[in-house]
Amino acid sequence: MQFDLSSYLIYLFNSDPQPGKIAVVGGCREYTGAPYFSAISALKIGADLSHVFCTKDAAPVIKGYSPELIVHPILEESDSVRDEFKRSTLAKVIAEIDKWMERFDCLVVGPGLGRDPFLLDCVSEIMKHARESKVPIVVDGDGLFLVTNCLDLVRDYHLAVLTPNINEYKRLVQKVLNCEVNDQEGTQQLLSLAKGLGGVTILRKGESDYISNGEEVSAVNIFGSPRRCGGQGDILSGSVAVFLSWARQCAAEGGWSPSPTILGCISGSAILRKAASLAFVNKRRSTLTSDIIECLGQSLEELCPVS
Ligand SMILES: NC(=O)C1=CN([C@@H]2O[C@H](COP(=O)(O)OP(=O)(O)OC[C@H]3O[C@@H](n4cnc5c(N)ncnc54)[C@H](OP(=O)(O)O)[C@@H]3O)[C@@H](O)[C@H]2O)[C@@H](O)CC1
Ligand SMILES: Nc1ncnc2c1ncn2[C@@H]1O[C@H](COP(=O)(O)OP(=O)(O)OP(=O)(O)O)[C@@H](O)[C@H]1O
Ligand SMILES: [Mg+2]
Repeated sequence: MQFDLSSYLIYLFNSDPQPGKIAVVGGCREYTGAPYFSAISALKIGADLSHVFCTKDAAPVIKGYSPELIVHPILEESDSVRDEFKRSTLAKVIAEIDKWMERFDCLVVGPGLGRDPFLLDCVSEIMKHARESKVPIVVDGDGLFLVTNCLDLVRDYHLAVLTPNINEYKRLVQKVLNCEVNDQEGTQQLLSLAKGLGGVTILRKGESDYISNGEEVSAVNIFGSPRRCGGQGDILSGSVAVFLSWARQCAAEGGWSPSPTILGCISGSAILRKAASLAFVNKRRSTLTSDIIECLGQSLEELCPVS
């Protein structure tokens, strides 16, 4: 599909979107970097507030990385809650996040979430509440592990975006289409996958990023970086969340096609890939995710200069 990203970004910024509030649900004992990368990227790109909902032990670590993030230590893992308290704990988690839900413009579910069963039960409920409140959800990392095992969490939800990497995509294809990934028929298979989930938008990450909602397929192949350091997918999730919430505002004010979820994915992917290529110019083989985050501002400026 032909799409002029530059014209779209100029239109988008001229329409002066509200900055937006993003919430990342992720961060556990093992992983604190991933939710930080996602949430701080959302802020650097233009969100005015970025929240992180994580486990109690991850919270002080994430707060320590940045005073800019609002961190809620509300999630619990199985071994910290006795069986008889699980129901009441789940109710408390939901009550806590519900206080904020209506204020969020987008939720990112999964960066560094881990795979603890009780924690994932709580996150399933959070996703159901987000859906009821019509809050868009970007699902990445362990959020995709959860969704692949319970497809109904996103099925038919047009405000859901899945951002699978190569492994996560393989698991989704096996589960939804009952077959293996076929790169000869890559475009058709991506369309079928998105359609099979009832019109959810899928951003398949790789050397080029491919995006589909079951009706059309877009590709983003702006030159990125040959350096594969862990965490680039996390930047992408925060970036897509911000651009998706902005695209929704534009759609409400008259619009631009394609759909807001696709516009969010195209813009988010382009900004990340450009930032990765800028970071690689400076840092070469030692490029880290934090170097790419430092280049998000320059990337935005090069793709859409402030007039
Ligand atoms: N700095 C940070 O904090 C970063 C943290 N990150 C976070 O890491 C998490 C995983 O993301 P990833 O990208 O490594 O997942 P992916 O490529 O599917 O798996 C690779 C292989 O590992 C395995 N495996 C994974 N998790 C497992 C588990 N809990 N228990 C057992 N096996 C597990 C998996 O096995 P499989 O499930 O396929 O059998 C596959 O073979 C996710 O939360 C992400 O956000 C990243 O964003 C990077 C920066
Ligand atoms: N081979 C590649 N060449 C260039 N860019 C790539 C390549 N693979 C992935 N990317 C880009 O990096 C971004 C993150 O994709 P990646 O596959 O690394 O995600 P991930 O494994 O989920 O990352 P993370 O380590 O954060 O979990 C995507 O936007 C994609 O465009
Ligand atoms: Mg990932």
